[in-house]
Amino acid sequence: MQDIALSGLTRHFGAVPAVDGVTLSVPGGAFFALVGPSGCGKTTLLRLIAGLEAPDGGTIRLAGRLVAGGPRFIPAEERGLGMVFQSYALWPHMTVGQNVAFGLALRSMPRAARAARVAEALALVGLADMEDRLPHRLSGGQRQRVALARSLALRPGLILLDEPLANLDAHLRQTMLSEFRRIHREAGTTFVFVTHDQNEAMALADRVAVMDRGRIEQVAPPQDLFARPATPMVARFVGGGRTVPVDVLGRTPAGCTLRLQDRLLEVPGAAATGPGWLCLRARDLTPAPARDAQRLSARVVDQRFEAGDYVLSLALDRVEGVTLETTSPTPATLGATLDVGLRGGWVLPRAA
Ligand SMILES: Nc1ncnc2c1ncn2[C@@H]1O[C@H](COP(=O)(O)OP(=O)(O)OP(=O)(O)O)[C@@H](O)[C@H]1O
Repeated sequence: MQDIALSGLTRHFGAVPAVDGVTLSVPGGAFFALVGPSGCGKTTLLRLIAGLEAPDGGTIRLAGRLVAGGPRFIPAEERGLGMVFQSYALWPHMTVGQNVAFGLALRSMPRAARAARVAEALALVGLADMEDRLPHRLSGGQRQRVALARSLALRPGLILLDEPLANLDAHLRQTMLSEFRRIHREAGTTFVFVTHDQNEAMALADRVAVMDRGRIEQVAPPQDLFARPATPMVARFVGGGRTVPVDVLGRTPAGCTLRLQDRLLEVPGAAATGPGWLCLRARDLTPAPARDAQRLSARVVDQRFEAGDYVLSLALDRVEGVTLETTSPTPATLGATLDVGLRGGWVLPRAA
């Protein structure tokens, strides 16, 4: 179980700061996800940790050992970590067993010990009976497991995974999510993975770092990213959130009092008096009885049927350019004005 400590880590490509002063610690044994919009720098950050890129500045420590920083640069193969890529990179002419043993062979391990390691790793990923198969006779999910077994066989303290589930269809991906959780638990190794799919990150990881433009916006357990986004970017990126400009009038023990559509609302949050963002997701809103004090007035601009409910797109009255969503068991009339109740949300300060 290796912990990772990054300090002031920077990597430019020409004028582009792909990773821009990242300071981050990942505890040993964590299942840690890096997420963010395309081009935010998550793959570059993973490659820096791996030793496939050298930083321009800052330091990387793995289990306390300085592997990059100043003149020091320990190459990937000497960092004692495993890597799993979305391409799997299996040797087509080698059996499953030989593929898994390949890394061990390089370490010139005695034959019997190597065979035991291969068997152990294949059992861990649920492929104990497939040792003699060739990769082309495996499903995508099974190939993915072989790639993981190849890393696990080395018993590294840290495994880095680049979009590990990206090549699987939706059904298989669902199965592999729970398999990955089980394998992580049983292996007791630190897993750090990059994904563009935030649902995947939330389902797998116990901590998630959200990146934007080379910087870390927030590091938190998935539940906290949802309930208490630290920045407007996180509020918008996670769970299809929307941000509505509001005036924060004051603090209450439960959060903030704010004004929106000439109504006074009380919403959890920690913003000071002044301009604020009200961060909302579909589940924070509900078609409400008209007398509900915590309500907003909105016009139905679109609706779709999804997973047994109607998802309504709502344009808030007197707020330009913000469309919110809520779910309703019954359809609404397009163009109709509705009162929607506020059942949650989070308030952040807004730069004036
Ligand atoms: N080898 C490279 N040469 C030049 N620019 C690069 C290189 N690798 C990455 N970049 C740039 O650095 C920035 C971050 O790229 P990176 O691949 O780390 O982002 P990402 O978050 O993983 O994106 P995606 O989700 O699209 O894979 C981008 O602007 C990208 O164009």
